Amino acid sequence: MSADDQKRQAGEAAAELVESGMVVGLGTGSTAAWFVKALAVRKLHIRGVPTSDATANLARELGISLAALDDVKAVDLTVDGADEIGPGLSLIKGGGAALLREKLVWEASRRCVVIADAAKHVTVLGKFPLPIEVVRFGHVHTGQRLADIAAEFELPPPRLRMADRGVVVTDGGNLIYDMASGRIDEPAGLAAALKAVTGVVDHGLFLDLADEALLGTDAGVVRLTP
Ligand SMILES: O=C(CO)[C@H](O)[C@H](O)COP(=O)(O)O
Repeated sequence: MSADDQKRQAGEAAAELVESGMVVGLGTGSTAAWFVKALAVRKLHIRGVPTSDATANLARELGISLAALDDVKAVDLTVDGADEIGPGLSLIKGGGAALLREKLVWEASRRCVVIADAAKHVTVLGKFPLPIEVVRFGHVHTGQRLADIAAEFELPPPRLRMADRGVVVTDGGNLIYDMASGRIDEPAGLAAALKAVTGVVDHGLFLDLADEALLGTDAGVVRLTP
């Protein structure tokens, strides 16, 4: 089975968790897109809170009613993908540069379900470079401070994320630095150090946020809890 089939399986299983009347956080990325498509097929009366402009556009095209995060008191259930799922359902997210809106929606949610293909499940976080969202003003200086932190954790300096058409800009108008590490042995310590840097808006370490994971595997969907 291809990784995309596994993503689809996980997305479809997550769509079954949704009930009419819910406010649902809609994640970003290819796995979350499978969830949004499966949710649309169910034609439930829900309101979706999108975590990116791309997801908002997809949901709108599929006829899902949308609400802004500030238009709802709380989100009943958020379903989103991840770049890595590590011990205790610690996550790296932000490969799609949507980590800030994703984290805001996750933190406003009563229940968070992460969906992924089997290869995303790892024993140690860090093979996937950790995305860090920074404000544009003075970002070269912020990048230097990030390099200092990386050195403390014996990691190489983070790199500004570029795409074919130039620097990657998030939906919020910020930039992304990616910290390649190989392994993150102290995710909580690194998360705190990154968050303390002026100019850092947030980072892609999602710790103690996921309530469960639905992994698409060749043997079917496997449910994991912290
Ligand atoms: O965090 C994300 C976007 O910011 C995505 O959920 C993550 O990158 C996984 O993407 P995909 O489902 O396409 O593998």
